[in-house]
Amino acid sequence: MVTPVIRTVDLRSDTVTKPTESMRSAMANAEVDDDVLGNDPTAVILEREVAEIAGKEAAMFVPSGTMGNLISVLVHCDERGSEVILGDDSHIHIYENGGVSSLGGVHPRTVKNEEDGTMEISSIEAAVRSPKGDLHYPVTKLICLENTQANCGGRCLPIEYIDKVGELAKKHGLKLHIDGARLFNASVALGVPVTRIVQAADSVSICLSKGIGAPVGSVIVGSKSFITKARWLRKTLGGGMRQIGVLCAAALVALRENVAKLEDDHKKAKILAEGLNRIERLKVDVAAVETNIIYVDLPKDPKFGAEDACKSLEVLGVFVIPQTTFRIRIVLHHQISDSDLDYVLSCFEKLFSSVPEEKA
Ligand SMILES: Cc1ncc(COP(=O)(O)O)c(C=O)c1O
Ligand SMILES: C[C@@H](O)[C@H](N)C(=O)O
Repeated sequence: MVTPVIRTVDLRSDTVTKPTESMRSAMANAEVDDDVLGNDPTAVILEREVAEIAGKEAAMFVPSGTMGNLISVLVHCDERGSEVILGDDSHIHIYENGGVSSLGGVHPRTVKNEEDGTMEISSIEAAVRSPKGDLHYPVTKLICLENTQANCGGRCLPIEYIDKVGELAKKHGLKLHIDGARLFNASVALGVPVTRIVQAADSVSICLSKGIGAPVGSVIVGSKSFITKARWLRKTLGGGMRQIGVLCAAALVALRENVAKLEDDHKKAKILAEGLNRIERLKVDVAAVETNIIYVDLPKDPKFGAEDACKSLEVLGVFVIPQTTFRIRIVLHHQISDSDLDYVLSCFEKLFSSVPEEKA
């Protein structure tokens, strides 16, 4: 008999949140204008607010974090044969369809991401091409960091580390971009203002549609000259949109109402991680849960791996995604309640508290 689904708990990502009533009201009443022919008034307010939050001269709304990263890399790597140094487990390298290469002609030079989300600084420096310009080599233009580092489990990069990478970039005449899809999570978890975290960066892409729960969009920040070039590239990529105030109005609500909720997301992640780790057949590195992402390591049973477990959890109404063959990713967000946590734990206990019956 199939267990009836008692509730639905969506932990696939922090991108799954639905607009709140206050967001929908703001969207309905947003003041708008054509942002290609001029400036949408609500977009101007949002861009000014995010530029101030990041301590940068200017900002620009983009439809997605993927486009924000792509535009930023392309602005910095504006010569044919440019090379970008980035993490081998970074979102730009793993999940953005190789856009920096396929659309931008930029060559990626990966450096190993350590478990804590950083890349060894000595390895970054070793990856910088000689400025003497050997005929064989591309020209290094940019270093990209990611904070928090999603594929390392939402780990926060320490400020001192980011500053050191910034010094390295300057030493070699390079630019520094930070993929800040979950920058607000890092700021809350570290207890450090966003301005201080990104102080060394020449550009940052900040997602509004992740932990702070806006329905759509990101904002890139940098110098006025950077944003001028970025605005041109956004149009080239088809990202110039018209009355975007409808989206920016929801993003402003997210900024003003939801950053404060991130600390609770992190607390829930810790509680859930501890509960899952108490289930004998599961393993969670609880200390590594710094923000809203949890990795659950399953028994290495070829008959019941992460894909199978996700399917079984889905039948119970719990939605998570496989990270690797025997690892599940869980992402907390502000629309997960305490009772949802209890239900999720009970579902994992149902699946893993005893050795699974031999499949027929
Ligand atoms: C670290 C990171 N960077 C960038 C992105 C891309 O954002 P978007 O999905 O809005 O393109 C994501 C995920 O969505 C992400 O997790
Ligand atoms: C999967 C990835 O692209 C997305 N950024 C997420 O973390 O859900």
